[in-house]
Amino acid sequence: MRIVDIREKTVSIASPIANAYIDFSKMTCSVVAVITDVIRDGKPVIGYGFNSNGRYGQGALMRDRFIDRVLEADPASLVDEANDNLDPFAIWKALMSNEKPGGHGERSVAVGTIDMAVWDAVAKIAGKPLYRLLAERYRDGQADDKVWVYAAGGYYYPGKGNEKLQDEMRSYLDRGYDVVKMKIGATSLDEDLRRIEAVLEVVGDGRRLAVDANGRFDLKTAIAYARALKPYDLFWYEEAGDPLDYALQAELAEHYDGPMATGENLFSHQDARNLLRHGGMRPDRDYLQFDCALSYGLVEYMKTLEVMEELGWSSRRVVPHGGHQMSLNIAAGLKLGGNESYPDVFQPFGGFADGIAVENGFVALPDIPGVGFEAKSKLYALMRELGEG
Ligand SMILES: O=C([O-])CC(=O)C(=O)O
Ligand SMILES: [Mg+2]
Repeated sequence: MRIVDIREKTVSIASPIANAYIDFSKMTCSVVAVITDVIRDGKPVIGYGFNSNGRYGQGALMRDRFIDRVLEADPASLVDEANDNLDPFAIWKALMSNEKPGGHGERSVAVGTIDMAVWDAVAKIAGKPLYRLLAERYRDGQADDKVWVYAAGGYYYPGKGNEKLQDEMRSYLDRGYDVVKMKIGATSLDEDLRRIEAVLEVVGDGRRLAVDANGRFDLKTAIAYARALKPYDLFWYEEAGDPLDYALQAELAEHYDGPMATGENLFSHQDARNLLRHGGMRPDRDYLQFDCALSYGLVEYMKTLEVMEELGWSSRRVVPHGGHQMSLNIAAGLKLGGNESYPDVFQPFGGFADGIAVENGFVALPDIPGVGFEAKSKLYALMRELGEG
């Protein structure tokens, strides 16, 4: 059993949307295919992955060093004999050979994307949905049969007034979501409060609305927003300041009792540990948003979950960033608290399996081997072109 090829391509996920920090007019994403010599249903098993969104494609890093490390490794060293499968931990070790500690960043995205494709292949070789394989191997065998998801959107958009914002949020509720998220921080506080109030008219209750500042604020602005947001009793206040400014996050907690969320721009279990040690995050109410595709993949995510446990955090406090099916599998299989969803943006990567509707804020997963990409036809068409083309 061996990996015979790893292919990658960069695709555009450009759109006119903007958050408080960046616009997405030139946003790209890497897609990866891991081609094996294992035959299932008469065809070689191919695992697929992509790098979530927001950090651009990482094809150059993959081509420069990561792909060859796997292809040049002794194939026998990458096999999990006990399970008669590929060994994602050994493959991860090969990917990370000759990499110094620290230096997290774009490297963690390149590795995370390949790791996603490896796990897709492993679950396909085992003939099971990934969430079931994860629950069987690493938990009590019981995966959650549905996952809580919230609808993320509410971007700044040229010419988009509050009525359009309200229409967007209404359409998420119509599609079965219970909680929605909108961007803040790209305009004045007063203007953002008008936008928030417009959305609250639609969702009815602050507990159904999360806001995301995408790391835009200095401490003074973060606190000014905290004071203004407090009366709304929001679902969460996300990424107020720079993702690595743990002192800011800790100080902000002194000024904001409500739930806060951060972590999408942390890239390793060491980063996560620093956040939990120094960021003043509160295990009884705050949320962690680590995204495996941006942070060295699921092999690393398991270390992050161990760090959380050591520091007194339940895995149910994690609601990953990225709105992808990989995190949905991890949420169901390793018992996280939920997952982000992009019902409309970042297509065809956003959203989950075709034909599985969100109901009362929960979504089920398809019962097919792997991550489930084959059940999302527009995404699979793009992946298949890379893997089989
Ligand atoms: O706008 C983005 O970069 C995405 C983001 O922060 C989120 O989904 O939480
Ligand atoms: Mg965010």
